[in-house]
Amino acid sequence: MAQSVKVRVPGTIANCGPGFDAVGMAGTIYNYLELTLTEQPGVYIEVKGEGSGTIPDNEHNIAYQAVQAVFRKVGAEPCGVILRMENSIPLARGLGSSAAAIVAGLTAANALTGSNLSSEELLEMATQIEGHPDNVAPALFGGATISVAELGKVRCLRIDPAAIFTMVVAVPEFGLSTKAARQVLPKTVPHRDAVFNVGRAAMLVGALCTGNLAYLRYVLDDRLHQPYRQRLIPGMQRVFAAAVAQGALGAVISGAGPCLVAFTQHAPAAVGEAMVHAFAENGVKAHYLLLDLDRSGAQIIEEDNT
Ligand SMILES: Nc1ncnc2c1ncn2[C@@H]1O[C@H](COP(=O)(O)OP(=O)(O)OP(=O)(O)O)[C@@H](O)[C@H]1O
Ligand SMILES: N[C@@H](CCO)C(=O)O
Repeated sequence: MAQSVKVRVPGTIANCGPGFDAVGMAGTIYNYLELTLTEQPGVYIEVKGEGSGTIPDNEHNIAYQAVQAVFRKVGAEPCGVILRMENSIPLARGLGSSAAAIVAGLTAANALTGSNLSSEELLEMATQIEGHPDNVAPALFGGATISVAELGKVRCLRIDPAAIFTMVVAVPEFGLSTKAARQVLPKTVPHRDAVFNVGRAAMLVGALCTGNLAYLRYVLDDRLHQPYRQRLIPGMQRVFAAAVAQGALGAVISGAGPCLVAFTQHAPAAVGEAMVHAFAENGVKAHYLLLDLDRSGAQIIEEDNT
């Protein structure tokens, strides 16, 4: 049995506009987690990169909690663990940092305990910890995913979009926790708003499957979360408009925000610069990232059996 394993997990763009809590895509930005089992009990956590100095280095760490969830599920003997993380995914920005941490912990612990859990079981455990499946599914499987959850069961369909595009992510300097961004959502929505989203979410998936990305121009709008979150993200509509003016197919909130992401097949750098400029005009400092679709999901990149 391996004593140490290192995994790589992508960041994610959840919701993708109308697919609230269901649709997600993996992007080419990665966190790395090395898990080592020790005979001496206890937990040692080291964080480099994003979240260094703020991510808990004790039992409150969600990657550690994910590791423990696997140990409990497979009945592994209690032992000590060392977690070493190198993070590139910014925290609380809407790029799935918590999902990546959970998926990394689950994947690493599953590998170290004999890979007894299926990817479906890992998805269900990840969803239970995260609360919704739309980030954890693409973090696990890569590509674009559509997930539905009910009574603890999670069904996920992974698709490889039939066209190439770039996700231009404008990353504001301020953070926004998913918890806070969910608190502004209403408990109920008008029926017409639900209808508005159903058609667009369906056409979004159809556009990705067929590669007919021109349809993205009509389907990225949303009435279930973006209008309510707009007040938390100064200049949101102007940033969307700036991206489209530079040729992007459309733009949405990434996950729970505050990152905004534009989908484009042309001039991604110009789109990114326009988005950052529009944020600046609204008093928000930001930078941009150019992400491709990650098609691999969580990967074990090193195993040490000595
Ligand atoms: N590598 C990590 N290890 C442990 N905990 C982490 C790690 N990365 C993020 N977290 C925890 O997750 C929190 C951020 O999660 P949150 O759901 O608010 O935002 P997000 O996952 O970055 O964005 P979104 O869910 O909108 O995509 C951090 O404050 C931290 O507590
Ligand atoms: N679907 C989630 C994604 C963030 O985790 C939300 O928008 O709250």
